[in-house]
Amino acid sequence: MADVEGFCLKKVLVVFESCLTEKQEVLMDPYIEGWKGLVRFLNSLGTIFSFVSKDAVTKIQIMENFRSGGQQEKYLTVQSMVTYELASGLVDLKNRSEHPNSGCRTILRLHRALHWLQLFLEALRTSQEDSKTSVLCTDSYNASLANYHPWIIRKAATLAFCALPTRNTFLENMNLGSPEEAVDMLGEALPHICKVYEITEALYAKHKLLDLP
Ligand SMILES: CCCCCCCC/C=C\CCCCCCCC(=O)N[C@@H](COP(=O)(O)O)[C@H](O)/C=C/CCCCCCCCCCCCC
Repeated sequence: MADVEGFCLKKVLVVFESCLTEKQEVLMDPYIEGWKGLVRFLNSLGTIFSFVSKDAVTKIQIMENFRSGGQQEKYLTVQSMVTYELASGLVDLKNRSEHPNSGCRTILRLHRALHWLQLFLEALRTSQEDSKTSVLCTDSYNASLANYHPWIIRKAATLAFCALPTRNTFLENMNLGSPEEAVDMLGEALPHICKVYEITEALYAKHKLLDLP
């Protein structure tokens, strides 16, 4: 496994806690920041995951551009983005054509990946010491993101998962202390990730945005 010295996953996971406002809205900046931290960790797992991190970086970049562009205040939260893009006709609802990279469809892709992350971290947290990380990752992927990916991506992803280190090495590389301490930290962080996921899911369901092309 590549060197992950200086990297602390706790900081990354805690960022998701700061995504939620008092009104239970999802702030875009910490959401993007959380994904950037996860991609840093992913890059440390080796070049075999480059195709995944490239796609995540492209999506992060799209959202960063919205946050620094002329309509940046409309992208302050996921809620304000949905309201703005729908009211302005900026979302391709049926086919990807005029607005191929809307904020709504880009966040939807990251949102689906957040579901995978949630399942994977929960599996890591609750699994036995001798469980295979590759199996935990494949199962979490098949129960979430894989449903939206074509065969070739599913194949590449499941092949890459075989390169994942053992559960304890993986937990140690998260720099959260011993594997037991890492498991405790996951238990603390996961509810915040779940909450962000649930709020976004309910928002997208309400606006019928869960199948954006
Ligand atoms: C305690 C451990 C922490 C785990 C840290 C995991 C770090 C994960 C970091 C990033 C996750 C990747 C996010 C991937 C976003 C994928 C979005 C997506 O579905 N894109 C596809 C659809 O996009 P459009 O074509 O519609 O624009 C796109 O086709 C995908 C291409 C690349 C392949 C994506 C495979 C996803 C596998 C996710 C598992 C990552 C493996 C991590 C291993 C720990």
